[in-house]
Formats: sequence, structure tokens, C-alpha cells
Amino acid sequence: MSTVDSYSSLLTPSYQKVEADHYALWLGELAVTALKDEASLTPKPGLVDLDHNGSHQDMNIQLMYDSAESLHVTFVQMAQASYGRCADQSLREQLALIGRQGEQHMLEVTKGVNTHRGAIWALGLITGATSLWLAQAHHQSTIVSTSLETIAAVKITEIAATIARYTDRYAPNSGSHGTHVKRHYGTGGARDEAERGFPHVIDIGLPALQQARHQGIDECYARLDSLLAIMAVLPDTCILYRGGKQALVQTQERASAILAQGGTSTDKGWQALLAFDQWMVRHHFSPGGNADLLAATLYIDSIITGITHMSYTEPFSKTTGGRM
Ligand SMILES: CC(C)(COP(=O)(O)OP(=O)(O)OC[C@H]1O[C@@H](n2cnc3c(N)ncnc32)[C@H](O)[C@@H]1O)[C@@H](O)C(=O)NCCC(=O)NCCS
Ligand SMILES: Nc1ncnc2c1ncn2[C@@H]1O[C@H](COP(=O)(O)OP(=O)(O)OP(=O)(O)O)[C@@H](O)[C@H]1O
Repeated sequence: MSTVDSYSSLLTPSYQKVEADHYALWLGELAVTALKDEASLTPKPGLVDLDHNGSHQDMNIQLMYDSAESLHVTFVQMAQASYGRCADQSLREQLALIGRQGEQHMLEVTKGVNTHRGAIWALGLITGATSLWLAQAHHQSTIVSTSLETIAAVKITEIAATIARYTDRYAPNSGSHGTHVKRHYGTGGARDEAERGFPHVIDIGLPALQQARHQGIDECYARLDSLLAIMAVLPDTCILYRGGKQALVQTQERASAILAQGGTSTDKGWQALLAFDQWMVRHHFSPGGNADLLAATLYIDSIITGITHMSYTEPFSKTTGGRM
């Protein structure tokens, strides 16, 4: 099915459907942009970026872009499915089905390379949660706040967590790397992060990004500092799988040290970042979970910016939170 065909099958003429379509296309665009912005941010330790393929033999920047773009329809479908719905078992299973189809589509585009599995999970849940929340806010005028941005980010991730905590009864027994790591090290990965409401995005990635911007740091460095802030604390199952506990501890220490030196916008911090990248590549470590959560941070950042902008026009009022 072509992309145009798959969209036209989504579009039916009821009013609620028109609203849902509008938000869904918007969210799909933002999600793809967040994935491409994450991929193009350079230099990222051990990850695919504009300079090199990091610790990956089978990926490059064009593949990351193609993969991200192929997922637009997946995010649109997730937003569509969630608009006007409750966070319940049935929605969890519908999103899981769309997510698995998205993964399949991604694997066809990348010829079998796992470019964005973890990202489909994180950004997919955030997409569904945002769409569900937008429908509630639209129809019940429930947002009453002068700091809509913070409320939106917390609300969206709480809803995402509620959805994630339902069991997907149709999930195949995958024997994934994450499952292996959980058994071996007893640490939760992508699933745990979502079930807890993305604490590494809400409490770490977003505040680091906002603080760096507040200090007048250029956007590229602000994003790199946000990534390092997440790296300093995240139990990334990709690192654990390839390098074990010691690799995780060393990764976290190196990220912390750069931030302690003033971050990537300082000369010392920048040199340390380049050395960190070389170290990761030399050891074939890849912080894929960190990359996903940076993408999730950028995605939520763009959603809340968009909602704030809407608040001056339609459909939100910043003071009443309701439809104007
Ligand atoms: C939950 C998922 C990520 C599988 O998790 P699991 O840990 O078992 O698998 P896997 O080893 O493949 O890891 C997935 C990816 O998560 C990312 N990741 C690793 N550690 C972390 C972490 N601490 N926090 C967040 N993401 C992480 C990495 O990119 C990694 O590649 C997901 O792929 C899944 O279940 N998909 C099924 C379809 C589905 O339910 N979709 C819902 C869409 S809303
Ligand atoms: N820029 C990036 N570079 C590399 N990985 C990324 C990037 N952005 C996101 N990722 C995430 O990293 C994950 C891939 O990591 P990894 O290569 O460790 O997984 P794998 O293929 O399952 O494991 P392995 O390569 O060890 O066999 C993807 O699921 C994706 O979501």
C-alpha cells in the first residue's frame, strides 16, 4: 500500500475524525522530526550521526532518516487510534499491533536492521498519550494552568505510563536483548522506563535541555548536554548487553565528568566528548536507549511548544485551558 493510500483509508468525514486527523498528522510530523534531529545531532558517543556510524556496522545516517520517515504513518495511526479513547487494555493492545506493524515496515525499509525499535515504543506511547489527552482537553476544558508546558509534559507521560502498564496479551515471546539483560542484571529497560512515566525524560532530559537554553547555550550544545545528562544515569540495556555492568558504569562516569566540566559548550567538555565518542566506538558500545530518550525529550519539547502556540489561537486558551 502506498503512503497516500494508507492515509486516505484513515480519513473519514465525521467531525471528531477531522480533529483526530489534524492532530495525528501534526504529531506524526513532530515524531519524525524528533527522530531525524536525534540522528543528525553530532557528535554522539557510539551512535550514528553526521560524522560516522558510531559503533554500528549496519547503519548510517541515510538509513536512520529513511527509517524515521517510514515511521510517519505508524505514528499517525497511533494518534488516530488514541483520540477520544481511554487509557485501557484495548488501547494498549491496539497500539501494540500498530507498533509491531511499524517495526515490520521499518525492517523492510532498512533490510532487517533495527534502527528504531526502542524509539517506536517510546515515541509511540507518547504519541498515543498526547492524542488521548488533546481529545480530553479539547472537549472537557480540563487544563487550568498558567504553566501549560509543564502540565502538558507531565500529563502526557502519565497517560503514556498508564497505557504501558497494561499487558499486551498478544505480544510474541521475543527473547529480546532487553529480556536477557533484565534476567541477567535485574535492571529494567525500555518497558520499565515507560511504565514509570519516562522519568529520564521528565526529570532529566527536558530540564537539562531547558536549563542549557536558559543559560544561552546554543541549541546543538544544549541537546548534547541533555543527552549526556540522560547518559549519566540511565540503565541502558543496549550498553549492558554489549559491554556488561562495567561498561554501563564507565559510560555514566564519563558523561557525568563532561557535565561537571561545564558541558559540551566548553573547550574542555568538547574535547572530553570527542574522546568519549572514540572510547565508545573502540569498545563497540552503543547507547541506543539514550538515543531513544533524547528523541523522546525533543519530541515532548516540540509538542509542548506547539501546544503553547495553539494556546494563543485555537483550540487552547492559556488561562482557561479550554477551547476558546
Ligand atoms: C518494549 C519494547 C521496546 C521491547 O523491549 P525489550 O527491552 O524487550 O527489547 P529490546 O532489547 O529490543 O530493547 C528495545 C530498545 O529499547 C531501548 N532501550 C534500552 N534501554 C532503555 C532504557 N533504559 N530506557 C528506554 N529505552 C531503552 C533501546 O533502543 C533498545 O534497542 C518494544 O519493542 C515492544 O515490546 N514492542 C512491541 C510492540 C508494542 O507494544 N508497541 C507499542 C507501541 S506504543
Ligand atoms: N542514532 C542512533 N544510533 C544508533 N542507535 C540508535 C540511534 N537512535 C536510536 N537508536 C536506538 O538504538 C537501538 C539499536 O541499538 P542496538 O544496535 O544496540 O540494538 P540491536 O540491533 O538490538 O543490538 P545489537 O546491535 O547489539 O545486536 C534501536 O532500537 C534504536 O531505537
